[in-house]
Amino acid sequence: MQVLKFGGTSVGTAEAILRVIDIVSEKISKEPVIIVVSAFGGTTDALLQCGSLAAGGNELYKEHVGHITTRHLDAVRQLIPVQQQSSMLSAVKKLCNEVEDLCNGIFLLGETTARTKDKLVSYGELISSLVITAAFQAKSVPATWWDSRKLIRTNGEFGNATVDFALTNEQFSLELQSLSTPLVVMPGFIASDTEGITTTLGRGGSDYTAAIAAAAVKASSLEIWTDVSGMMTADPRWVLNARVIPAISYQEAMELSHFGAKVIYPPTIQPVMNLHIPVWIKNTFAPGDAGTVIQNESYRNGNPVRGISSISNLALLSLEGSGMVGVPGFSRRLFEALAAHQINVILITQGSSEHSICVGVDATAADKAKMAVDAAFAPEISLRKVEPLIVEKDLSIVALVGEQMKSHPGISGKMFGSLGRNGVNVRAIAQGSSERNISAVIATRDVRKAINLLHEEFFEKTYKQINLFITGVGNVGGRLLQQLAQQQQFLLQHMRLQLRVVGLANSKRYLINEEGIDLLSWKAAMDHGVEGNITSFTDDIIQRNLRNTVFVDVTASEEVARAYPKLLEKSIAVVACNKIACSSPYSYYRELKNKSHEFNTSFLFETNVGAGLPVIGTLNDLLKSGDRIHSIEAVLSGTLNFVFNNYDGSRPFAEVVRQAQDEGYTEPDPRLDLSGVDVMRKIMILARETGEHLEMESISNNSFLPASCMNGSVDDFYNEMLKQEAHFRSIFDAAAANGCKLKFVATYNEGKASVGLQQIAPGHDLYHLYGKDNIVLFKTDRYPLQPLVIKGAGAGADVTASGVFADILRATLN
Ligand SMILES: NC(=O)C1=CN([C@@H]2O[C@H](COP(=O)(O)OP(=O)(O)OC[C@H]3O[C@@H](n4cnc5c(N)ncnc54)[C@H](OP(=O)(O)O)[C@@H]3O)[C@@H](O)[C@H]2O)C=CC1
Ligand SMILES: N[C@@H](CC=O)C(=O)O
Repeated sequence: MQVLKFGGTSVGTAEAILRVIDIVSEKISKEPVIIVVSAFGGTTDALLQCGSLAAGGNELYKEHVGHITTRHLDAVRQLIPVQQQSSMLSAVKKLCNEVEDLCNGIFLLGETTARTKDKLVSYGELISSLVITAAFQAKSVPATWWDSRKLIRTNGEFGNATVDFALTNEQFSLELQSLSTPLVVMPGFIASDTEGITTTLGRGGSDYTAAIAAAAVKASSLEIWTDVSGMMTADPRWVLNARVIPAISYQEAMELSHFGAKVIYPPTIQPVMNLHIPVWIKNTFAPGDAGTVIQNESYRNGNPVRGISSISNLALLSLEGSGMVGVPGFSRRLFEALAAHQINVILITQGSSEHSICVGVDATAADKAKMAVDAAFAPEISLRKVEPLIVEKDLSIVALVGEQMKSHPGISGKMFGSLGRNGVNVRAIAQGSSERNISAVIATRDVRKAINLLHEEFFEKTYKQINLFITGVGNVGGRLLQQLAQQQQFLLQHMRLQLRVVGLANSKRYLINEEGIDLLSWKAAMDHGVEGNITSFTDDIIQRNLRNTVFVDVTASEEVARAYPKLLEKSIAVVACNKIACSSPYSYYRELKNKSHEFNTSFLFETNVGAGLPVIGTLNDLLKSGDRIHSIEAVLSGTLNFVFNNYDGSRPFAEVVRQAQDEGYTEPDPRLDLSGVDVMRKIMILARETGEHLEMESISNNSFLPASCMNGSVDDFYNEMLKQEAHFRSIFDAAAANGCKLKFVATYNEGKASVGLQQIAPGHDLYHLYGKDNIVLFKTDRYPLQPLVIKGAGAGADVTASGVFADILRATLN
């Protein structure tokens, strides 16, 4: 014999019931079947509402009873041919009249009891099971209706009665003896106590009814037919890539259902588990789907984690105090105080110091718990041996479930590492010695992020999703977006990275799309972005709380550089080609570095020196491996190198500078390049990376630019350079007369840095440096005579964007 249970949505309409008839008809051709049905979807709530309206003296309950009646009569009319309808129509009408009578009674009394409520809601399953039995019979499927109230015997705890299995099993055996049809239909959820008074088995209790029946008749299997295709690896409303678990053990299923996986009512497993009856979760609306089988063994598929679940609305209660250490009985008194007020403890942790004990309870019980515990420990609290109970709310539990976790080291390491890297603060941890469940208590606002992270870590070997927020979509930012668009598929296939640009901002507006902005049409989409500034953009980023988030600064804005701390504090990685942060006062540079360590996230700015050249990375590799820097000599301005490589007096100096700007080598404000400030910033950043506390004021700048060029606007700057052409020409001629080239050189030696224009003679390391190239020469303990040389294009949108891209990838691998 098989037992099948159909839930409220599976029997919610006449059409759905016809589908149930098809499914069951096929089954009974093979073996006899008991089906357990819920009330038509929504009926239980509707009945409860009638009761509370009536209890509140509101006559609207009559109208609601009317709707319930009409719905069921309509179902009879749709499912049963006209000539056979009358007896079922009058049976339904009679039961609905009883509902109304009951509500009339409640209305007169002005109150409901748990017992009356059980009676009231029982009509949902009673009517549905009778209508469905008649529907089978109308389709010529012989079916017997069994009254669950006569079969399932419970105590008198209305609303959540406890089953007397011995008596129940006996009743089933008796009933089976006289069974003459291949099909039995039973109402779920309802039962009765020893005096025959109607009781219920708790919300969701129809699953339980089916399990009780399956155990009583020793069914070959129990099938729970619902509106999803099985138990999922995580809640699909939160995790897009959640998938059906093909097979799961009883223990794992109990853990997952306890932790909020709504597919199965938690107590359902118990009756069938001892008899090793397999339980299938199947989808009434997609009967061809394989579903999930819940069975005795935990199957091995190489993944020790079977699913991820969560419980929301948790409060953490901490009892702390020096007076607790080594004194037996504190835990007992705590739990007794909670139990005396019917407060269910969901999670317990206690540090081995015994200085505190911490329990998780439903947040709705937190205030009651505080009063109870503070009262229980009043003597110790008054003596300051114990602190008043500390209550923290807005918390949730996320849990990994899997029987094989116990034999796999490193699962919790991976779990907490992944949460930590993403700024999810773990408030408490619990892992039973069965190691079937690892639970972490976190802020409720982090749950979606945490579940997605854990799902990615344990189930999505296919890819890791990276959420990018890019500020600055000009010369370099625009090119970065092109490169990202071009590489997206490659990264997915070869690095299993799904790089999604989720946010874009310029100085006036920003655009956010959590599904990922289309990188081929971002410009048009930006026009429809919201008006905002860096504060609103970064607030929005933080509020969204997405996992694996990288903020990319491709502006030259101080305001944007000031936003990094609040992002790093949320463990959001920062990648910047904007040099302002690292060349601000040393204290700010240090603060950012410290925050990146403290919050375990990346702060990367390789492109601050040498654009796409690996300058900072190389320097750090040398230092980390124990080398010591003696000196740095470098040409660090792509713009100035380009200008002096292309200026020979045949066209105005200003025109060559303009060309450098047009080709994208200069800063947004080219005066920073021509004045040498950009180079000062770069050599200072390199010196700081070696550990030197250098400030801009202590760098000497032998500038070649007449001071008058720095007055006024950028247009004024170009005009003034035209006027100063003779000055530039004379510098060039002097160098040429010596057979030298002009190079704007930065040096760092013995803690001192300087920048300035120099005549470089043939044979010098810096002489053969063409186009917009940069060169950096490191002399170190290991490179004392011949320096380590890094050379190549040091400016331009393409190379800079690729350097930023590389930093983004580094940040994602953190
Ligand atoms: N060019 C190169 O070779 C290299 C450049 N860099 C650095 O790259 C950075 C970008 O340079 P580049 O692309 O040429 O600059 P652009 O002027 O072309 O683009 C700057 C972008 O930043 C945006 N922006 C400016 N202020 C803000 C703000 N407060 N909030 C949000 N967005 C803002 C601008 O928006 P809007 O249009 O609205 O003003 C624009 O989209 C600079 O810091 C530069 O030092 C680093 C290494 C090499
Ligand atoms: N404007 C800069 C670009 C890179 O930082 C330069 O010219 O070097």
